[in-house]
Amino acid sequence: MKVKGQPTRTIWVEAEPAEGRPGSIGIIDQTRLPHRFETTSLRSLDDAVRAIRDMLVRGAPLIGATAAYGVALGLHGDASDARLKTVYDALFATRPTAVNLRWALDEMMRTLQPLPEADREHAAWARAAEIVEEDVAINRRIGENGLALIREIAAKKGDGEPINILTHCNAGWLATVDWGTATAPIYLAHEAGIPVHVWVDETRPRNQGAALTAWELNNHGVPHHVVADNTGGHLMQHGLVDMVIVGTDRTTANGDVCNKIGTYLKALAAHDNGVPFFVALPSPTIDFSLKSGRDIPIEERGAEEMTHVHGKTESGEIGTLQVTPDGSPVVNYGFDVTPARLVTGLITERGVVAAEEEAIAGLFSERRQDAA
Ligand SMILES: CSC[C@H]1O[C@H](OP(=O)(O)O)[C@H](O)[C@@H]1O
Repeated sequence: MKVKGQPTRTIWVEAEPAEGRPGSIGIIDQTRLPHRFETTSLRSLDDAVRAIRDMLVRGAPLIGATAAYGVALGLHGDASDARLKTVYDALFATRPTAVNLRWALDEMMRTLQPLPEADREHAAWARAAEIVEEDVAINRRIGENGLALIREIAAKKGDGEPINILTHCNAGWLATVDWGTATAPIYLAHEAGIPVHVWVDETRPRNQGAALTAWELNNHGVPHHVVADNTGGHLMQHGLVDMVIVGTDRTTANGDVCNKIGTYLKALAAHDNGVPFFVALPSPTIDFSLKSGRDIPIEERGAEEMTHVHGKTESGEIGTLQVTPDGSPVVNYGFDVTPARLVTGLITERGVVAAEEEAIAGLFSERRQDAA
């Protein structure tokens, strides 16, 4: 999407590899947002591993795209079977929950393993580039399918009334290569002149909502308010939310949705107040090998994300503050699972579908071989 009026993506090729020189991938360093817009270069497997593990890049589709290029970078100088396994294992170990990581790595292995070693590095760069473009196209289609839902609500609300959409964490273009998943319908509605307004859950502890979604919407001119995570239920009780759209890091074959911690609580509040709860779901985020969300590995991240906050001081410096007492232990679960029964619908690139096993399998019948 646009940054200071310029079309921008979260990841791009700076240079393809040449004899004796590795390629280079550019990324936005999302740990510096919202107060600093900084980019950095990935030139090795270790660079890609660090970028995913330390969340310079994050968001399920972008993790997958970065891992795909991480494989390409990792094969420079050695494209042997042993190296392929080393590269796969190093990237797979970065973060456990977003299934796009495994999906992208498996895609790369499917492409590279049958090839002679001499052809693998070039083929890896080509497949990674395809995965990037596929993500952009998928998200654009999710946007179009979600826009139809927003239009339905707009028609019921009457002219000029804002459509209030609550979202959690960042499932925006910063979580993907472009467009985002949950935000794609919002951007398309805004561009179509539909008066949308977004309630942005700050999303403790890393504040991906306050720091990333708000930054995106600011840059795109979309009206929004940042709210504390615990505000959503009150808003829904008072008729101030017309729909919820969130992203997902892994959705299982039965429609259970794993997403950033706190999503489940929003789904409960939406269910209790009759607010439609939609999940924007690109197909690489579907894990057909799992029958239930209970089997999804839930990442636990470090205590520092809970005990400290990062932000801009009065003097404009970027600083860190401790917000918990010395010695108070914390627990930092990164994700939770919303059962399919609380999901109104899944907005995929092939249409909006019920969060039910048969409906999902019917839309993506070619993925049946992945089923458990
Ligand atoms: C479109 S995937 C977005 C998804 O990823 C985020 O997790 P993280 O920032 O930890 O990578 C969050 O769960 C978003 O909903």
